[in-house]
Amino acid sequence: MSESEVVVYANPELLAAAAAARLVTRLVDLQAAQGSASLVLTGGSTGIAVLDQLRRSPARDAVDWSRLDLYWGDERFVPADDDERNEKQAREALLDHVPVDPKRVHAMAASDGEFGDDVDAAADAYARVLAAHARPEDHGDVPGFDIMLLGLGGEGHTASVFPESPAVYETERSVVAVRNCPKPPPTRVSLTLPAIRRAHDVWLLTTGEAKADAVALALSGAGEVQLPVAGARGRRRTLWLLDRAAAGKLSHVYQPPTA
Ligand SMILES: O=C1O[C@H](COP(=O)(O)O)[C@@H](O)[C@H](O)[C@H]1O
Repeated sequence: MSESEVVVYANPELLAAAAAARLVTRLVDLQAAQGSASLVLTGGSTGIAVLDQLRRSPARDAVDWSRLDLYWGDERFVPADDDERNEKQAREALLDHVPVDPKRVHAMAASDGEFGDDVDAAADAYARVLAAHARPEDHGDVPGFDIMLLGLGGEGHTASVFPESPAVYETERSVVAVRNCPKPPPTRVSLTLPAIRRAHDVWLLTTGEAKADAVALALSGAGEVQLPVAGARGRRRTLWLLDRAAAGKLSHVYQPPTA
């Protein structure tokens, strides 16, 4: 697994714009090198702000959206038209505005979808989607995602893997149903930490003082049971993209001047 790298931006707006630019560059490079790319999206304020910035950027047209496989790291198990749904927010922020191939947009089921309110069936179905897209070189049932975007909570959750919850102890399954989440909505579907660690690059995006303790603990060797985000690592790269407030409890990282 890769060591963590940290980049701090002066404010949340700069972080979102710079992460969007970084995403364009990386996706274009990947498509040039291997023909297509895969990207795992996150919910949460910072992840959606990055997609919003991407939509506004003229450089977005450099990406061949038709040759991009899109997945989600977690989903709130609510009806498809619920504003809380990560997929709905991502579509409104970006996906409805770029020519993605619908067959390559791999969303998790909604609670009014084909599995009804059976969240276990929804999780199992997504595990099958991942397995169907894994290649021989991935050595398992999860694709080697090129880039995975993740957010985090102040208590240390990432995707929908919460501290001390059953999901954080999962070692076999790639996707699990999550119930009784401390953060609403309470029922979710999430990739597990072993599935997250199949990604080549993991980018952890967060802003705000409320995340500063979790960031500092994760970067100082906290255990993943108490702080799941500490277990989110990419095989090639683990990149933390923070604003000054989220990085406020880190010493020895470069802090940019206030913009
Ligand atoms: O509920 C969720 O929250 C986290 C973080 O969200 P934020 O708004 O505090 O940045 C996110 O990573 C996750 O995907 C989402 O479902």
